[in-house]
Amino acid sequence: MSQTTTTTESDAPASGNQEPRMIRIFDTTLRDGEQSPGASMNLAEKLEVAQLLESMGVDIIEAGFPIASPGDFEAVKAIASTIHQSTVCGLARCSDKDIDAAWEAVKGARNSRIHVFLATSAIHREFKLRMSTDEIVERAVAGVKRAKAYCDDVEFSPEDACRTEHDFLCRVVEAAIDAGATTINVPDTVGYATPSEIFDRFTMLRNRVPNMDKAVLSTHCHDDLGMAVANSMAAVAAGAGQIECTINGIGERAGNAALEEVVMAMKTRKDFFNCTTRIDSTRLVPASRLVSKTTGIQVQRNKAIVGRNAFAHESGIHQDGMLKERSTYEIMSPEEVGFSKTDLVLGKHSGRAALADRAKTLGYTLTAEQLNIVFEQFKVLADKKKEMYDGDIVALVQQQISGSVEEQWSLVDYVVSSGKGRGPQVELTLSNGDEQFSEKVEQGDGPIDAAFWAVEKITGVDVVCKDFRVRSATLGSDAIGEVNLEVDHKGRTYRGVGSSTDTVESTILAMLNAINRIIADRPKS
Ligand SMILES: CC(=O)SCCNC(=O)CCNC(=O)[C@H](O)C(C)(C)COP(=O)(O)OP(=O)(O)OC[C@H]1O[C@@H](n2cnc3c(N)ncnc32)[C@H](O)[C@@H]1OP(=O)(O)O
Ligand SMILES: CC(C)C(=O)C(=O)O
Repeated sequence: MSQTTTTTESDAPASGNQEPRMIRIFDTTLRDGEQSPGASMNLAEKLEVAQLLESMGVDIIEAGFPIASPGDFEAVKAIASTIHQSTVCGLARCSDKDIDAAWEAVKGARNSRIHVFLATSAIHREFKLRMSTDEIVERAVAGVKRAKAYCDDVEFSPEDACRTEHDFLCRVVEAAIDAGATTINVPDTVGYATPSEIFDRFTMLRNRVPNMDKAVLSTHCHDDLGMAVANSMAAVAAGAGQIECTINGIGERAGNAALEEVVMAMKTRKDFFNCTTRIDSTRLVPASRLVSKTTGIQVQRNKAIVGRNAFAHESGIHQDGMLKERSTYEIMSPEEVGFSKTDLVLGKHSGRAALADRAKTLGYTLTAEQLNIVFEQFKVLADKKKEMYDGDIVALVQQQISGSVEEQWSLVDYVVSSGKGRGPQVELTLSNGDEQFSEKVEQGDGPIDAAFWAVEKITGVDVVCKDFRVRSATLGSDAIGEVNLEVDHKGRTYRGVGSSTDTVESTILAMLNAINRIIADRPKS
């Protein structure tokens, strides 16, 4: 016979002057989470997830619904024999064969729990179960008693509790506790309730069910209206001592309350909830990544706590604030949840402070003047690209540093066309001082070759190309192409660098960079 903690330390309502209440985290990633379409996990994957859940401090792992399939049964059994710290729980309907299978599967665990459920709402009673209220109470009591004969730790869930009439819900809950249930879970099965309704319902149960203090009150919220986490926290504020949740919030339909969000809500707003958990929050990101990899369900970038953008700042005003004092825009630290650091993402909304900071990290200290020039080019490039990578910054800064020769010739505009069976055509306009010069060139092996000819024709500087390299300076399909070239002019070698999201433009810029060097090298008359 196994036991989990049965103290009721978590049942008292939150109060500013009391010790923080310990809230039990009941993870159902492997049961309700696996009910997400397409999220099925094999035995090895479930074991890996269970081990991670245990190592991060989850109190109860709902490992599966053993009657569902032989595979589910074997997985729960294997988890039960592997997990030693967390309680291992198996789900069962109020039916003998379900409860027997659940016990067979979880009995090998050091701490086992059987979770029996039966819907109580009028809709479920009438249309799904086709049972009267008396039959529901009878079946619930019989289910809890059968489970209790196997295991001290029995959880009972009146499914669809949040749409159940108050009087009837109180009646079922009281009967289930009398029959031996040690945890009463009050699910918002269809994600219909609002936070204030949840608060009132939990308060009502605490006030009206006479034996409520003999069981831990638990919350299990679905996210159909996007309120699962808010509802779970409202339940905690009303005295719930256990939260049922899943990693990344996966689960039936729109999913369940996300474990990482409820844990961090309690940690970050301890001042408000006065609650704590046993979860090692630095494992939240690794857990999120493992579950995402295992189920194939990607985490949205803006997902709270574990999404890629959760600690990423792109706006200049925010980045400036962050560089001055991180608490201006961060209420948690990325390290606290398992990210290595805050990400100041450079993009079209960034400002000089963040650009200078990144350049410095990349090894370049820019003068105020250089920074202004790079910043202008950065904004032009950022308008073309979705994201700026370090390579983009290096390319821009290098161009500024190596391009600090006086610019005689600069690019105004170009139009290029080429195609199968058609020679390349380049129309190029360059400026020199206040004047502009245009040429149309229809020669060369391709558009890049034609661009070379056009630059030579306008500037009147003949060069022989000795080396020409294009490399992707950045990642992504909108990456910068950097052209590095070496040209020979009258027996001397000159280098040119140009970068743009368009390779022809990079080539023209690199050519002009080399030609401006050649001109700068000429003896002044
Ligand atoms: C809110 C929740 O998330 S509950 C958990 C939901 N998860 C799952 O259903 C996943 C696993 N389920 C399964 O593999 C299958 O549904 C099984 C093996 C459990 C049952 O399969 P079947 O025997 O073919 O039944 P089926 O799924 O078609 O219908 C469910 C039956 O259980 C009954 N039932 C539903 N809930 C309960 C309950 N808590 N206690 C007793 N009976 C119940 C239904 O009334 C229905 O009975 P009926 O066939 O007499 O009308
Ligand atoms: C089995 C119960 C707890 C459930 O998953 C629900 O009601 O959503």
